[in-house]
Amino acid sequence: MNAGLFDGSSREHLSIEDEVIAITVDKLDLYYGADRALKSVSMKIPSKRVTAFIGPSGCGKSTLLRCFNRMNDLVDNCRIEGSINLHGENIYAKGVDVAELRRRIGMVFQKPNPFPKTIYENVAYGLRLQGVNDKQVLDEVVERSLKGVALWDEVKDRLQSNAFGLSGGQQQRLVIARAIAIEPEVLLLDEPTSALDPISTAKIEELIEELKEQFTIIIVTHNMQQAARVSDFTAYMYLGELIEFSDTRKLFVSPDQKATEDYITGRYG
Ligand SMILES: Nc1ncnc2c1ncn2[C@@H]1O[C@H](COP(=O)(O)OP(=O)(O)OP(=O)(O)O)[C@@H](O)[C@H]1O
Repeated sequence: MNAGLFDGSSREHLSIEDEVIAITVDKLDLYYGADRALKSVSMKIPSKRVTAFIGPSGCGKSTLLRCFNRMNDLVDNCRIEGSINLHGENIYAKGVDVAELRRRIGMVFQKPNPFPKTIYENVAYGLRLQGVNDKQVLDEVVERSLKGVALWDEVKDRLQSNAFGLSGGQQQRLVIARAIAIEPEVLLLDEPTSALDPISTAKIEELIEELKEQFTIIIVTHNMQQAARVSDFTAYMYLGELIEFSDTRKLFVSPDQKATEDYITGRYG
């Protein structure tokens, strides 16, 4: 038992069986050369919920996350077997438009990575790539996206300033605004707060809670308290295997697997 980590006692109990499923992972194996980094991983990711991936360093959390928008395609010697379906379509099928897939599945990294452009152009970037140049449309999307990440009031008077002038926490919210501006279906967050101070972290966590009304969110975090705070479902991974996947409350309060309990109570390692 580890009720201490989980203070969301008022949160509803969820069952994956009752959820609309956004992504289905089926017997996924991933190899880096001869090394098998993911081992027959199967899981269902619910739509418009927050799913957290936790587990010790090197267990494959980021590797699995990167499979969802085929970022691993960019890694030499990386090979996958099995399938990943996004709303029923295999994203690894022949002929899939990877650029379009990445439009539908946005990603935010550990270190904020704004482009060397103005705040406005960072948010407008994805739309401009799609050929949208109508100023009124762009203005509306920029404002809506910046409001969506609670950054509008802080930057509305300096939209034409360089994004590098923002603080780290503001930059991370800007990057999330850039990701949501093109209305993806899924947002992948790879340790989005690990480079941030506690106040910025709290802001991003609040934001995640709000964004899940619109987007399916998957977050990799090495911070178990964060997983307990922000996620609805949690996957515990170890050495490339999915050990347990369940409602976050259950996983933290009464996990089925002894290995999960050892990890969340700090007895691992
Ligand atoms: N590009 C790569 N080439 C070869 N091996 C890799 C590559 N990326 C990751 N790996 C290996 O795959 C395994 C899983 O790594 P991954 O980064 O997915 O783990 P993680 O759980 O996200 O770890 P961390 O919490 O430390 O970020 C590790 O053994 C790692 O060394």
